[in-house]
Amino acid sequence: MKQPVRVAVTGAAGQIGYALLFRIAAGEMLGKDQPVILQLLELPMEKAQAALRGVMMELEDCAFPLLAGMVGTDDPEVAFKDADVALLVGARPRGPGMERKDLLLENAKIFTVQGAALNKVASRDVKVLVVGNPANTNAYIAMKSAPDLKPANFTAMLRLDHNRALSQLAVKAGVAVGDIENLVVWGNHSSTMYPDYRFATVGGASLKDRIDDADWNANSFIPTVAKRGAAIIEARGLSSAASAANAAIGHVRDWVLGTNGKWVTMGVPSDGSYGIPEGIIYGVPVTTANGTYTRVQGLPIDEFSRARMDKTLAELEEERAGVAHLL
Ligand SMILES: NC(=O)C1=CN([C@@H]2O[C@H](COP(=O)(O)OP(=O)(O)OC[C@H]3O[C@@H](n4cnc5c(N)ncnc54)[C@H](O)[C@@H]3O)[C@@H](O)[C@H]2O)C=CC1
Ligand SMILES: O=C([O-])CC(=O)C(=O)O
Repeated sequence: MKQPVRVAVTGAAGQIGYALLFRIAAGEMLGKDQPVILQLLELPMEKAQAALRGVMMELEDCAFPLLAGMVGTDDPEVAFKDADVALLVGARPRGPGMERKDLLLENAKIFTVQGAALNKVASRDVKVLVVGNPANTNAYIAMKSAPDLKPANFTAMLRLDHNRALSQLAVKAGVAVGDIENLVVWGNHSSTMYPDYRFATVGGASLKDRIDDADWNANSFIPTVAKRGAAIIEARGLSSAASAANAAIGHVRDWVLGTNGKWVTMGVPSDGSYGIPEGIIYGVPVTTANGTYTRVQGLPIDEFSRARMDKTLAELEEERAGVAHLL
């Protein structure tokens, strides 16, 4: 039997938490042979703590063989103690008519506190995924608040955007979603993101050549993916939860277990490539192996792409300036 992995989840009693924890405990994130200890954080309010107790009772009632232990707490230093993986989900979601960056100041302070707590008590190799919005800038805040941890271990979730783009492409081209490779969503998890299918292939052949529709790309594909979160809020009255949880599981699973050369999109601190200033948390294509990710480098960036990549960068720089006083 393997040693249990400690997985911290914040906002554990929220809607994403409810769609996420049971799948982690079932082994869908770290493997069907990997025991886990769930370390669950919720707000220090009776309603949130009661809801968390209820979720933990349900986890118990599933009798998951891989669930080796559980901690429920309102103290980030308890939740993050020795954590190997930290999923930072807890934050306010947006409602109809809002942009994700409208949450910035309200949610930012959560990530200074949690970054500092991770810095103090988490495993020195903790893999952090920020889901709470605005995810890229919150990941930046957490990274800057944890100076003793490796910046590369702070990531933001663009996997939901990547998955959304895959599904749109599959429908348009009449191909199986699982057969599409080499897709990327550049930049911010916001309406400025740039889903880029120029390199995508199916069975080794170019998907862009197969679709061959610049008008669809600019006026349907890109805006549909970029505005999908808002469309879900409009339809459900609540933001995406099951698909967000699914994306978080995919992000961490691939980071830990590897992609076998397949590209996935992760929001990671820039190394300066593609003209993105170092440190900005930006969606890029990566492959993963042995618990580390490697950027796909050297892709050609045409004028159309440059303009979109610069626009989403400008928004991230604006968000960073907006939280500079907290760091
Ligand atoms: N990156 C992405 O692709 C996506 C991000 N999101 C974001 O994820 C976040 C969570 O969404 P939902 O689960 O739907 O929201 P929710 O409101 O259902 O749950 C959030 C939970 O976090 C808790 N919480 C708030 N502050 C906390 C703190 N400081 N420490 C611990 N727990 C705290 C709340 O009590 C609540 O139970 C939102 O910011 C949402 O916008 C949602 C979908 C996709
Ligand atoms: O749109 C939102 O606010 C929730 C989210 O991040 C998404 O569904 O992509």
